[in-house]
Amino acid sequence: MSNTSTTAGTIASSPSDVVVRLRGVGKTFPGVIANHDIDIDIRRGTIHAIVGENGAGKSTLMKILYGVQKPDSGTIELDGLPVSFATPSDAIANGVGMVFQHFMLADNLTVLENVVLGAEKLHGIGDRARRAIREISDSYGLGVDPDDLVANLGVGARQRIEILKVLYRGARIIILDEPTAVLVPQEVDELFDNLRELKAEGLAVLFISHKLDEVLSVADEVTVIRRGTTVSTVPAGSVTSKQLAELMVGSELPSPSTELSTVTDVEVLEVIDLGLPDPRGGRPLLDGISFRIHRGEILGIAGVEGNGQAELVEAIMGMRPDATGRIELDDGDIAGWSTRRRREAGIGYIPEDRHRQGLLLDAPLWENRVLGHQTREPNIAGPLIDRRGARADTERIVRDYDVRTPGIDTLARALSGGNQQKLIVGREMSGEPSLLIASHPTRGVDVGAQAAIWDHIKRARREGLAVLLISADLDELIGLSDTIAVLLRGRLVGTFDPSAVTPQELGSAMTGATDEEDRS
Ligand SMILES: Nc1ncnc2c1ncn2[C@@H]1O[C@H](COP(=O)(O)OP(=O)(O)OP(=O)(O)O)[C@@H](O)[C@H]1O
Repeated sequence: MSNTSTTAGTIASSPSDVVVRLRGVGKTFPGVIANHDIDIDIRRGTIHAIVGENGAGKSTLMKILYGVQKPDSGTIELDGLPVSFATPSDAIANGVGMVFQHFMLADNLTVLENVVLGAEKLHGIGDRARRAIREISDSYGLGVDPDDLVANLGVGARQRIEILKVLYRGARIIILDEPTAVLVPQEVDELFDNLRELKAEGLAVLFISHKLDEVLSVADEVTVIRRGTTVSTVPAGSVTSKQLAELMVGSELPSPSTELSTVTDVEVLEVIDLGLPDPRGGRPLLDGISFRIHRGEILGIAGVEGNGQAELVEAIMGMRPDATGRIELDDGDIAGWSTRRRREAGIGYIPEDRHRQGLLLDAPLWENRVLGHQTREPNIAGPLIDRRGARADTERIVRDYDVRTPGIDTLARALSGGNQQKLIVGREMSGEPSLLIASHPTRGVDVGAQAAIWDHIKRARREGLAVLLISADLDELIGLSDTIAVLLRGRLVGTFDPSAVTPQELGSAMTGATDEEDRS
């Protein structure tokens, strides 16, 4: 098979052609059957979605198809011929490409340099490569300029470069892992237009998503995975998102309940004129940020990733010593306090990056329960760690938050992404915090678990919890928040009433496309 960028365009497109056929695919990890008896047909010229609960086995299956994991059983055929991939390079050489959720681009390089890195043999590193990139960008409507510096590009553009990278390497089957999780609605629409272009050119697009409405709007076929195996593949036009969710869990889901406001006038957090200089001398990372959150109130922060959300959270948590301004918790200025003291004062913290800040991946779940909470009950008895107390409370979290795991001695690394997240949320909600700083609390969790986490947060809010909610999921922001503020280039640029705003309006404010000052 050729590795040139034009391969895709020459494929004879017939919607009934099966390009990938998986039969009886299985994969077992110690103590866990991640996949068994997987049967899927992927047709060329179609968009095929994979849905399923956290831990159902979606990522494992994609990793098998991309050569990252080796299956224990079953067969994979490409165009009717059996294949076996020992590494991703094998998969790429056979026309299978993957776009991961965390982009792997070097900021300080141009688009061209990023694309040709590791693929210099195809079209060199100069004008021939530049022409090939332009050609691919034009034929799929990607709007990518090879000479742009990646550092200057937003999330949507970076994703298009990742897609271009796999096309450049000759991919005819493109796997995307939760591609919309980091995008605003306008970017989601653009991505879906791009995916439709790929399909029109005869490629097969395979993507994992937890957002069932999106799945139904763009996919041709949807495969549901439950407890490691394929339960059905249905045409997207033949099901509702509720029916899909029920296929995922194997039973009927309860309907969400509506909530009355629980906002009080007792202030929990007041941030006054918070600022953070850019260490490289550019525009401040945070500038003049002021807001209040009361008992029983959720303040949602909307924004395109990279507009100061991470810095805002880190400043409030005491991880940015150069932050200026005041941060008052229950009337006391905590601006000079350590992170640990802030946590002890009653702040729960769900970090954005669960691998870097939320978990010790090589420690068992119960030790992760203690992490960051080692000075508080039920984890201590006198000056010592109370193993029994910590273990019992980990069992409670596993039960209450439905963390799917063989046991609390399992290493955090072995949990699926969504189940890792449930463990962190459970830990940070324990000990009755007065303030919860929640960065993307349900990113990567399935619809059922998302509803359960929302219920936990709402219940705690009724009992007086104040929440600062940062999320890229606008439905989550609108559904949970009492007020939504938009963060753009380090400044709060407007506040919105969630009961009156649409995701499109929020998306426009987030990208600076409107100049509304205050709509609440
Ligand atoms: N490297 C590993 N070692 C041990 N167990 C693993 C490993 N990778 C995955 N598993 C287990 O395999 C099962 C399937 O996990 P997988 O990541 O494929 O699920 P998923 O459907 O992608 O979930 P999520 O939606 O939460 O990302 C889970 O029980 C998980 O704990």
